[in-house]
Amino acid sequence: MKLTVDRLHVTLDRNPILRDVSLQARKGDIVGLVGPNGSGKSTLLRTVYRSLRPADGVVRVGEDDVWALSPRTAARRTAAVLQDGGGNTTGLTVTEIVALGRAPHHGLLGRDGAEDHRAVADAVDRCGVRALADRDYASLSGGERQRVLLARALAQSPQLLVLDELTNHLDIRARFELLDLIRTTGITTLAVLHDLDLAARLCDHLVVLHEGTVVAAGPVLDVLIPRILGDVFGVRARTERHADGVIRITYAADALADALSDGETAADGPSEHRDGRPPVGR
Ligand SMILES: Nc1ncnc2c1ncn2[C@@H]1O[C@H](COP(=O)(O)OP(=O)(O)OP(=O)(O)O)[C@@H](O)[C@H]1O
Repeated sequence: MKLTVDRLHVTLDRNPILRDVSLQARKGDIVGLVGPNGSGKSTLLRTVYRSLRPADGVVRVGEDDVWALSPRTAARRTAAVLQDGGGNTTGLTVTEIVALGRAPHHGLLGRDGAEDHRAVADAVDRCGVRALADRDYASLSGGERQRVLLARALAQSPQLLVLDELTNHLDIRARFELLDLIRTTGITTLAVLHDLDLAARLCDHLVVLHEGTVVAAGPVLDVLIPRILGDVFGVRARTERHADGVIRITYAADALADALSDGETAADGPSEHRDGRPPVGR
């Protein structure tokens, strides 16, 4: 399902946190949300998965305003993997945690059926946590927990996946495995990523948030240009597609961009390679 965020304004404790934020993800797109600490990424995710009501603007999953849907219908459409983990997980095994993802699909009796068992088993296998299935969730390492939380989200059979720093506990191989897994699901995904190289590898499009507003949006090579890397992230760097097809960011030896003078661009050289797709965001 497509995701449309239209002119969103979010206020927390009377402070404007997001201002006039718009973005779109087409069905099956993976859109990366990047920006410095405190730029509003998590706040935007919370608004998208309906845990935070905006002061103004609308979030549509498919054609529907998420606040016009029942919580249950909204939960069938959108699954989130968040930084603060799994909610109340006391005493639960890995399988029980993953099975929680089926809750929005249960009937009034709340019993698991064959389809629920299938969805849980499939998610456990895809996320590589079969060997942990009977372990107490609390006993797992940070990286193992993240895999389990992704399995819970996939068991939910969502049409939109919202990920907040999914890879931050993962070793390098596990990062690549998880990125591959997300790609193969085909689920529309909005993912906050601090690692710009990973964002460039995973995402079809990026949206850059800075001080609560969208300052750039579009294909990776159009967005991670020296000016944005310098002005928003404060680093001197350039982004290129290498001969193997992978987009990589090269940071200058003196990577801190504080010394940039007016008109100077961080790390010389052109970086844009347009792929002809329409930009997202506004
Ligand atoms: N309840 C609140 N009241 C006032 N300000 C808040 C509240 N919650 C968050 N903020 C502020 O909103 C801003 C955006 O926070 P948010 O967590 O969305 O940023 P972020 O981009 O996800 O940051 P990070 O990369 O550090 O995780 C921050 O300046 C934060 O201090």
